[in-house]
This record gives sequence, structure tokens and C-alpha cells, in this order.
Amino acid sequence: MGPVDGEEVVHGPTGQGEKIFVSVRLRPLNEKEIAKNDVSDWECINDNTILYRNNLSVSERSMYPTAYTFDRVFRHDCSTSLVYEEGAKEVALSVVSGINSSVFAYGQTSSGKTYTMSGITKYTVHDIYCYIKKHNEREFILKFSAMEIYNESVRDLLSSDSSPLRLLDDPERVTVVEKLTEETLRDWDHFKELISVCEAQRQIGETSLNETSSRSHQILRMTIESSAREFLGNDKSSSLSATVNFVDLAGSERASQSQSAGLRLKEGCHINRSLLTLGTIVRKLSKGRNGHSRNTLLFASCAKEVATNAQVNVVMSDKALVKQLQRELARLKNELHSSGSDCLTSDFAKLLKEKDLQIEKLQQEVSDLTLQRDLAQSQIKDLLQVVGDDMPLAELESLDPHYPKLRVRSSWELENQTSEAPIWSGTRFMSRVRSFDASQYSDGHSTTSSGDNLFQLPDLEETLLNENSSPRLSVSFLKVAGSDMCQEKIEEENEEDLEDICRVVRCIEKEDRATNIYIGSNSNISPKQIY
Ligand SMILES: Nc1ncnc2c1ncn2[C@@H]1O[C@H](COP(=O)(O)OP(=O)(O)OP(=O)(O)O)[C@@H](O)[C@H]1O
Repeated sequence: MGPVDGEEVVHGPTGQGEKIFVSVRLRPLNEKEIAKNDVSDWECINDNTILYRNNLSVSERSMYPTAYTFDRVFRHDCSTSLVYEEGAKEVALSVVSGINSSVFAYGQTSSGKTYTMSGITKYTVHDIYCYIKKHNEREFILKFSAMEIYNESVRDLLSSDSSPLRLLDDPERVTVVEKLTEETLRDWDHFKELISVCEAQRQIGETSLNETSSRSHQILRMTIESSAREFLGNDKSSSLSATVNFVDLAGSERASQSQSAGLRLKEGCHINRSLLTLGTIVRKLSKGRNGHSRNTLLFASCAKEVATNAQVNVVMSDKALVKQLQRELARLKNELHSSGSDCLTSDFAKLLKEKDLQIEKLQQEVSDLTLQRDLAQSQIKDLLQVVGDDMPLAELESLDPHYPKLRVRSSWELENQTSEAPIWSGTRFMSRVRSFDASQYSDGHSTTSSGDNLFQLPDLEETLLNENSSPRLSVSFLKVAGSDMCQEKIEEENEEDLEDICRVVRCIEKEDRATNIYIGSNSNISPKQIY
């Protein structure tokens, strides 16, 4: 991380895992230490490496490394301003571009964490205001909140109420501190006021290592929302929102070192437990590559290995969100409609195909029936011709007009029954001998017994074999499968002809002439071949 000026400090997310930036700052010896002629155990040999120069025994040297390398190492004479510029600014100011970030201070009691974090927080807020001033095209809102974790309870540092706050996990896995005060910053002075309140509220206790030791972990939180003024209030408006945390951890120390007892010891236990948990998390996140957790540097070494993935937080306005949802709804409706119409089209095509097949079938039937009708008409014509040839016209005309009319039954079933059964064999119509009671088909004029009107339709084969069979008259007709309607039509059309035939038949009966009729479509036997 190089130095950045206050204007364009923010880099967009790389989309790749980024390592935690770890820097180490050495504090100068304080008056007490100087008075005791203490010397620092650590020496910065360059901007990245720190060396432990205490006289370790040979066995200790083999256990602990003496040189540590970090992203940046700051000598004891470095200013906080430089530490901020080169060690924290880029990360902290990413908040203005919608990227969350956190700056932690970890170290032994009295090592200078609060001193450094306080400076970094102030520099950051200062630079945020500078950034806002230079980016008039966007509207910014700064919100500030502060809390401390003391003896594992969360407390609001901007409230006089010291009762612990609850931690809630929201669905986006962001931990929310319930009822935490969040002040909207008016200006720089307002921020300074709030910082003063926090400092006054923070749990401070005197330890042998630090007269004003922080006994709690402090988290100062700055949330920045920004929107382009051009789109404010319209559908395109969307905001960036991000938070930067400044975490000043309580001092890590050994109870024996801090010579604490009672309340201080209890605090120390809680502090160490929470720091231990933090250390465990950091070690796990750093994939456990470094098993040493003996001191701050080892902790920092682990932290250095932790990879993060920065993301820009875009917050949509209500209007933009509604608009987007409406577009999504319209898209889904379209999808549904097109997939529905596909189904309908497919069903409709299937139905059409079925109907076409039915129409084709019916057309075929009509064609067959037309053929049969023509054939029947032709045969009737021939029959009439034959009968007419055998009987003088005058005699035919003199027939009793009241003689019971005969109708041709369409059934070939048992005697006197009306059920229908098709007779169709190949290309040949087969007539079968059936008898029926003509009285059933009379027009009501007849009072004769059934025996008088019983007409026998002789089986052709029988007839052919027995030319001298009983002089009964037989009339046969055709019924073709599935042709009821057409049959009716044929019946109607030929009714008059048939009545005429019946009259003729009666005459024939009178003359006691045997006439066996075979009506067939077989061309080998023409209607002329009638015996
Ligand atoms: N870089 C520095 N230059 C000058 N003085 C410093 C520096 N760092 C720390 N100090 C001084 O050292 C003392 C302890 O510092 P500080 O309170 O920040 O330590 P700490 O790590 O926060 O301790 P604790 O964990 O006990 O709160 C303070 O008096 C502070 O002013």
C-alpha cells in the first residue's frame, strides 16, 4: 500500500481475495522507562522488518524467530500522521466508495493502541470531510456510533445508560447492536464532541503498566451513505453505503505482568479471553500457518495471512427498488405468457391434427357411402327394370293402392328384430335370408295376419340350390357399417322406389312366381343373372 493523497484514495474491489494489511508501530520510551534506563528490545531494520535484539539464549533463538516482516513497520519516531497515511488511510477511506473496512489496534497494555487509533480515527474523519468537499456531485450522510465491550457486555458509549445492549443477527448475517445510538454528524466539531463523550464514557482503570489503561474493547463506527445528486429522487437513484470500524482493543497482558487483582484481574480475564478468541479466529482464518501466539507480533503475522474480499455496497432507493421489481415482474410475466402460449400452440396443433384425421376419416366414409348409394340405386333400377320387363305396365298400375306398404328394414338380425348388424365382406355385399312381419311396417291399412304378410328373404345359396323352393318373396337390403345417417338418406331417397318394388312383389306373389333376388356388388354376377 503506497501513500495516497486525500482526493483519490479508493481502489475498487479486485474481485480476488485480499490480505489484511498489517503494520507495526514502535512507541518511544516513556519517561518512566527512560528513567529506568530501559532500552527497546525491538529495532526496525527497514520499512518492513523488525528485529528482536534481546539477548536470547541459544535454545530460545531456535524457538522464536528474531526477525518479523510486515506490510509496514514504523519506527518509534514516526508520527501518527505517517502511520495513518501509510498504514491505514487507503483501507479506512474505502468507506466513501461503498466498501466496508475495519482498522484494529492490537497490542500489549501501554503499547500505544489508544494513542494511535485515536489519531487514525481523527485523520480518517478529517479526510472524509475533505473528500466530501471535493465531491459536490454526490450527497453524503455521515453517521457515527460508538460502543465498548466490557467484561463481555456491549455498552453504548454515546448514551448515559450503561445497561448492556443485545446483539442481533439479521438475515444478511450482519450483527446489529440493538438500540445503539447513531448520531448523524453535522460537521467536524460535532464529531469531536462525540469523541469526547466516548472517551469520558470508556471504562478506564489504572494498572501497573498503564495509569489510564483501557479496560474494554472500543469500537467507533462511521457509516457513510452517498447518492449522486443528479439522480436524487428519481428512479435511477441508488446509494452507496458502507461502514468503517475503528477498533481499539483492550491491552493484552499477563496478570502477573500487570500485577492485577480483584476487579482488574476479572477485567483482564475477560479481555484475555476475548483476545484469545480473536487470536484463534485470526489463526484459523490465516489457515494456521503460524502456530506461535506468544506475542503481538505473532498475532500480527497471523493476521497478515488472512484474506478478505472487499465488495461495494450499493443501496437502492425505494423508487429504484420498486422499478426494478416491476421490471422483474414484467419479465416473469412475459416468460410465463410465452411458455403458456407455447403450451397452447402445441395443444392447439395436436387438436387440429386430430380433427384433420377425423375429417379425413369422415370424408372417406362419405365417399364409400356415396358409392354404395349409387350402387344401390343402380341395382334398384335394374331390379325395377327386370320386374317391369316381366309385368305389363298396365297391370302394375292396376295394383291395389291400399296394399300394405313395405319398408325395408336395415336390420339383418333375427327374425322380427330391429337390431342392426352390418354385413360387409370384402367388396361384396352379402344378403342373407331373413324374414320379417310386414304388418310392423304397414301404414295401418292392413288387417291381415302376420302370416299373410310374412316375407321370407331366402339365403342366396339356399335359393340357388333350390330353385323350386317355396314361392315366397324375399327382399333384401344393405346395411353398411357406420352408415346410419347415409342409410337413412338412402332409405328416404329410395322410399318411393321401394314402395313400388313392394307393389311389384305383391303382384309377383299373386302370380305365384318364384323370384330369388341377389343383390351384390360382385361384378361376376350381374343383377341380370337373377333366377
Ligand atoms: N507513539 C507515541 N508517542 C508518544 N507517546 C505515546 C505513543 N504511543 C503511546 N504513547 C503514550 O503511551 C501511553 C500509553 O499509551 P496508550 O494508552 O495508547 O496505550 P494502550 O496500548 O492503549 O494501553 P491500554 O491497552 O492499557 O489501554 C500514553 O500515555 C500515550 O500517550
